Amino acid sequence: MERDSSPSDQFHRYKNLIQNGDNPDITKERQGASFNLYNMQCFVYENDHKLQRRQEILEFVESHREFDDPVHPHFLNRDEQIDRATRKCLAMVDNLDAIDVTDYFDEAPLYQLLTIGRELHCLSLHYGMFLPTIQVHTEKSLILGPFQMAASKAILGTFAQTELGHGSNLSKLETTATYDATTKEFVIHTPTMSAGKWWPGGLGKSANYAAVMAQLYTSGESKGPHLFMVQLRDNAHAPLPGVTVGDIGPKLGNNANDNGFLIFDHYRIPRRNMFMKYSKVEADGTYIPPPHAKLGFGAMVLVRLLMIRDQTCQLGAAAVIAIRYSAVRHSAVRQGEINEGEGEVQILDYRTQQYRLLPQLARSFPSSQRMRSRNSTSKYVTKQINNNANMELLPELHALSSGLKAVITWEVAQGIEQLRLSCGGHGYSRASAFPDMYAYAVGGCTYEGENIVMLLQVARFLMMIAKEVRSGNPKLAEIAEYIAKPDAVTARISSWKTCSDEDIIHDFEAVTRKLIFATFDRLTTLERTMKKKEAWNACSIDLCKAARMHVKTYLVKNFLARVRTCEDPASRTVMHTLAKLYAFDLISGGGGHFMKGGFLSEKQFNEVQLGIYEMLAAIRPDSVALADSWAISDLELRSVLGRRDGNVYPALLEWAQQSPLNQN
Ligand SMILES: CCC/C=C/C(=O)SCCNC(=O)CCNC(=O)[C@H](O)C(C)(C)COP(=O)([O-])OP(=O)([O-])OC[C@H]1O[C@@H](n2cnc3c(N)ncnc32)[C@H](O)[C@@H]1OP(=O)([O-])[O-]
Ligand SMILES: Cc1cc2nc3c(=O)[nH]c(=O)nc-3n(C[C@H](O)[C@H](O)[C@H](O)COP(=O)(O)OP(=O)(O)OC[C@H]3O[C@@H](n4cnc5c(N)ncnc54)[C@H](O)[C@@H]3O)c2cc1C
Repeated sequence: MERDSSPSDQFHRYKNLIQNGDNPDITKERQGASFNLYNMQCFVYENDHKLQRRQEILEFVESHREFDDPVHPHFLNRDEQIDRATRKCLAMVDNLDAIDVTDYFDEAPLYQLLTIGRELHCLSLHYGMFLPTIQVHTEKSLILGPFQMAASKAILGTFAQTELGHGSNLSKLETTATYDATTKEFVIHTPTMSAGKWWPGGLGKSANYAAVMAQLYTSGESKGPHLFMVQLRDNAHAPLPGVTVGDIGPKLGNNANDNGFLIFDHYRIPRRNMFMKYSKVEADGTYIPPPHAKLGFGAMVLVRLLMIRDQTCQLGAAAVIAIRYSAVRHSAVRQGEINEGEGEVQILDYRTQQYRLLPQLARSFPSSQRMRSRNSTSKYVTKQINNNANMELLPELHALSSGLKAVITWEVAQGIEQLRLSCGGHGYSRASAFPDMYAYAVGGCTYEGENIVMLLQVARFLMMIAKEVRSGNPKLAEIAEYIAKPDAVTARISSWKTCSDEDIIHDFEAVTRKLIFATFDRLTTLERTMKKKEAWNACSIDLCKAARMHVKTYLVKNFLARVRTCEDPASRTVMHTLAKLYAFDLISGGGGHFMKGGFLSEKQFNEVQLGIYEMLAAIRPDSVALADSWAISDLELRSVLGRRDGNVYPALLEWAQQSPLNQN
């Protein structure tokens, strides 16, 4: 029997049935917004210049054919993915004039998202950690040479720190760098199997240099982990004698990146290849220690700050996808009708759907905005350290960057998963972009410091503050001043409409303070009968809870403060509700902490819950416009479900057509 038509013909017939122009439901949502979109976008991006730059960069990328994808990247195998990402990467760095390359927080990540997408690639570590390591750790008089070589791609580098046996515990890294004063060289060596470097991005195939973290030995003494610039491959890109290097295989995500392994066999490098800005080994082997023991970890602190912004933008993008899709998707079952007989409803109208979407949208705003000022803090701290070896702010910056990194990457990964679920079956398709987003984001919970390990660093800082406060002679960092305030007995929170920002901040600070001191007291009690480290371990779950709460309080305070700076009244009203939703949702999720000792009464807790439901209803009409306020183009979003015009179904059909299984 003759077939009616090929799958492709049938597909085109369907496609032609679908209207041109934007989906009417999404258009209606936009028309119903209570604020001016442009004003809101200017607030989100701080000024219209940043917004304009986003548009200019988009137009640049769209007008350059070398950034086109002939085949959708989802349908490529790993070799092809790496090939594509490398080709795009080269086109990207050949056109760096399109952006301000010093703008790590906005222009550089946007440019990368537009050109390559949500993937780490062969140059991620080169730009993300190798160049910053050179910048942070090279002596001023020597920086130009390596920096220019790295910046011009004459050398391609990675950051090789983690080993098979140790990642978090840097003091136990096993790779050695032993100084030989007779030849004025360091001998880099992998003494055991577990000392092999494992994970560095771009190491497997691409990099010919690495910043290697190794235990320094000089004059027969161990001096702890230090960084060394090590050439790995020759001009023909073959591994140099004494170096064994390769790819570690496929991972949960980021498969366009060639994460690698690295083994040294008594490999020699010149003395000057040690990064000697802070600590030094003189020609005769004399060791000069750094002004602060942890300055060698500075590049990680910087990258943690960069990650926070990048990850939050992923959550913002995920919220955009899920909200837009929820506006065009209708509930398919009769019992889904809210008012029987009135037909199907947009799934966005279900309160449960709003509860899945809107707290995530709220969560995506504060941390992205806060990071801009953290960037200035990190610049300030670096300047202080460089100019007059002032280390005072270093513990604060370390605690803050570690805490924000841990809390935000976790919330982003959980949030993306929640948003994926909110899109039903289509959320499970790679066409939605959620699987790739999740795989990208959840990696951030592990790399640059495993989250629990990072929270415990914050806890160290908090316990030190608690001790100082108890001693009556506190010297407090700005982020910890609230810990010294007097105790509060009852919560002030009330209806979301009447309670003030001060009431919310008061309650968050009071609860966090209680948690910190309760943990401190438990720790000190345990220390009377246990060794310090055992007591710390026994207390570590509470320590993490206190650290998380401290970071959340910081985020709530800063979200509310940022909203107060919004000059457009209509935008400010909506953002203020979103900030309150963020705070109330945190209270609801952490009810146990808030209600402990009767601080928050049951009546107040009920007001919080009720407030959430009412705020969901209040924000609902603005939700699509709020998603649009992220000003994310379709090229940046890379999601069939989240496309701006809302025409999801023809786009899904079109996307599926590209599956190689449909080619014959
Ligand atoms: C795109 C993907 C790319 C991915 C790349 C990667 O993953 S690359 C690989 C990424 N890998 C990782 O991220 C590995 C994660 N691991 C680490 O960063 C460290 O091993 C550690 C911080 C967990 C512990 O370090 P430790 O055992 O040496 O220290 P300790 O706990 O004994 O504390 C001693 C004191 O030092 C202080 N202090 C510590 N760090 C800093 C700092 N940076 N600044 C300032 N201070 C710092 C700390 O507060 C404490 O002060 P206190 O209380 O005594 O006044
Ligand atoms: C996608 C990706 C890219 C990466 N890129 C790089 C790179 O470019 N360069 C590089 O050097 N590394 C890289 N890494 C490695 C990464 O930095 C490490 O995996 C990370 O630091 C965690 O170390 P680990 O794997 O040894 O975990 P572990 O430290 O073994 O952690 C395992 C578990 O032990 C717990 N734990 C560990 N220590 C403590 C403690 N003191 N107290 C309580 N609990 C503890 C952790 O919480 C965790 O639950 C990458 C990793 C990934 C996933």
